[in-house]
Amino acid sequence: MKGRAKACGAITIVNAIAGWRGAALAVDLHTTAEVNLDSEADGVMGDAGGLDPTLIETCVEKTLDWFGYDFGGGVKTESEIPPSRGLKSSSAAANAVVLATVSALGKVDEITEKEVLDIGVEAAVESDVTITGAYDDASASLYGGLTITDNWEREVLKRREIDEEVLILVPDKQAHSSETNVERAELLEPLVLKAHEMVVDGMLYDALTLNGVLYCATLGYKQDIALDALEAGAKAAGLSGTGTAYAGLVESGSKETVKEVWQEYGDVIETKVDNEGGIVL
Ligand SMILES: Nc1ncnc2c1ncn2[C@@H]1O[C@H](COP(=O)(O)OP(=O)(O)O)[C@@H](O)[C@H]1O
Ligand SMILES: O=C(O)C1=C[C@@H](OP(=O)(O)O)[C@@H](O)[C@H](O)C1
Repeated sequence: MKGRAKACGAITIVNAIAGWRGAALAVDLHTTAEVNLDSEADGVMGDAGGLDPTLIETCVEKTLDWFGYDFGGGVKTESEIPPSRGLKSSSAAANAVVLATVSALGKVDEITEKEVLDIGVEAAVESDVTITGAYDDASASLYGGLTITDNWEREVLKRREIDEEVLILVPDKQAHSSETNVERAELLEPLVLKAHEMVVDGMLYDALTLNGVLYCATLGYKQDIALDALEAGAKAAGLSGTGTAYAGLVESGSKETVKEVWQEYGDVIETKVDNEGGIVL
């Protein structure tokens, strides 16, 4: 029994670590998963391309448990999402693997998108790759577009299709979300919740930029990187997740200028919003 699926990376609009309310925007960077199941095999072996396979092995196991199967097998992921930069590589991997496992079982019509989402989030929590369950990241990765969430209730409050071009600055340095100084981030919780109110009210650009200012301040990242992008004409720019990546929303007329400014700091990915989300292949 074999299944394949893909899911999206995403950028942060509002980081939920302070306040447990978030918002994320899916981008056209994907993780693809292939799952092979064997009813006679014991255990699940994962190949995460050199990354810790615990998350994806847990995703297969939890999906099999959800349907009541005691199968074994293998799971392999391939990704164009730089890991541990705040680009939701963990959410994309979880969603792609759960979808691929469902497909391998031939059960695509017997599970809802929310049930797929919740299995992946549970696996991420159990695998210690998230602080709040990252429901914003996971829902954007699976549904596509913009998702605005309550991570405490694991509820999507709003979804919207968005048409934006995106630049992502990807420094070499990694930052593992689970190692974030949460107490420090929570110092500005009231202001982060204001940023969340802004995205709920449709102020996407201001929410992204304000969120970036707040988390650069508490997590110790450079404010200038985002300000340089804004000075070069970006509509919004800010830290993505717990970093180390920065994301900018740009018009085609200023994209090259912003890209040149950010190339002084590291590699820059040109992409766009993905409104399709995760799919079975
Ligand atoms: N392509 C992948 N395949 C399997 N697991 C992955 C993949 N990408 C990320 N992960 C898992 O997610 C972890 C990174 O999580 P995290 O630091 O939160 O990064 P991000 O900010 O990109 O979500 C990795 O250590 C690994 O366990
Ligand atoms: O672990 C978590 O609960 C979260 C991690 C952050 O994303 P990254 O994992 O991309 O840093 C953040 O943006 C998200 O709202 C919640």
